[in-house]
Amino acid sequence: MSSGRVSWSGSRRSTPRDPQRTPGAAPMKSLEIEGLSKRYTRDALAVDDLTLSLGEGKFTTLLGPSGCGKTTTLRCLAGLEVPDEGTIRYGDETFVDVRAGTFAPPNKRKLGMVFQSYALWPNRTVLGNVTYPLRLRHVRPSEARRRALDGLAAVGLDGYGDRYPHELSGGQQQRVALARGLVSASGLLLFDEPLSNLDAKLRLSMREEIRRLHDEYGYSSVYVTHDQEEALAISDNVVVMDRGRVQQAGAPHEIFARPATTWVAGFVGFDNIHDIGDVSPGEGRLAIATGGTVSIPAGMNEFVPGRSIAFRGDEVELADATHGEDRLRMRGTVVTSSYLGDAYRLGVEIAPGTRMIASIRDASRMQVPEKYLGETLELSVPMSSVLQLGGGPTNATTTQKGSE
Ligand SMILES: Nc1ncnc2c1ncn2[C@@H]1O[C@H](COP(=O)(O)OP(=O)(O)OP(=O)(O)O)[C@@H](O)[C@H]1O
Repeated sequence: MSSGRVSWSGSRRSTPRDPQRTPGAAPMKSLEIEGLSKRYTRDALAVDDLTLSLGEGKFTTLLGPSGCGKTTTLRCLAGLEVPDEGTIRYGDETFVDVRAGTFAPPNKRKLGMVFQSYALWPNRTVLGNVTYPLRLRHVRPSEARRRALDGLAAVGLDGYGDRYPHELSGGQQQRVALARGLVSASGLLLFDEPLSNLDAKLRLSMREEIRRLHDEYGYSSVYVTHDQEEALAISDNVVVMDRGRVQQAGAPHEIFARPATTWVAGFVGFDNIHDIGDVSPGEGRLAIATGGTVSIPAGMNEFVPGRSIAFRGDEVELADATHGEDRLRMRGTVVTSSYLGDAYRLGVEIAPGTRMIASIRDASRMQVPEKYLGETLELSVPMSSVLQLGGGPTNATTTQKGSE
């Protein structure tokens, strides 16, 4: 998957703004990235042979841990970095073709960009900030003003045009940056961690707002974040990156429920990932390579020694007589316990060296320090929540149990 071609057609319906009312909106085009590489130092590639096809009008998020190359990819799209290899095309325009020596400077790409730091000019008014990129492109002042006022209205800042950035809250400043991105784009909008400086509540409402505006303007958006929940909530498509390469790309539910590798599974919150040892289907026993065994339904013969099982801690329950047969079961001693409000997150040792994570719902909602600690618990997980994964970060073969 890492260097293969990745393309998609997302599922969310867009309701584009009327182009007559939004002069910034242009016919939609797809963004094609082919073999993109960028090296800052001799020994490490920040972006390593990246190939992506980003569908028209889609909201695509580059998701990955710090240093995986998300921002570098975005900066190459914006023309703020010169790649060492590859091509970037947007519709019939070539932004970059390294071999042909083509490099369109940022102002020729006519895209909007929204940064984490807002990047507002402190000595310009709100209106001045929003019109500035249009003036650089020689848009007539009356037209620039009309588009800026339209953008400010779209982000809920009607009447704020004469204020200066220091007279606004952080959330309002980010809205100005968003309005500027919206009016200066002619179809392609880039976001670099735009919500990182906002508090948790504002982050939630702003991400909904960003998605609404993306739909309303009918743009194609590329969004960078390291926040898994944000990526899943806002996107049509998510590209999971690690060490400059694509690890998996797909719709949010695919990434969440069907991670292709143990690395992606770990990144999207599968807290139990264990290598499989011997399997005895007849006895319904599966050994964990690091020690201990779990029970599986008798006769189940799909599990392969050397691969891994993976499941989320919040899919684990205290075993109950009402539970059916189609479950993975295990028994162990609670060695860690943390209170989470409506659940306890437990570390349960099924053998020395093999610890399972279980988030057990607890209706009492009372914080009892170290509840469950030292107890021996019987736990079970529906087989439909247990994945079998192929192993290393570039091995994308996945065998899945159940029908998530
Ligand atoms: N200007 C630079 N000079 C040298 N190395 C750089 C430069 N910019 C980025 N890098 C390196 O390139 C790699 C990718 O960085 P990049 O900023 O693209 O990652 P990221 O995924 O956006 O990380 P973060 O989420 O922390 O912003 C990192 O190893 C980083 O240290």
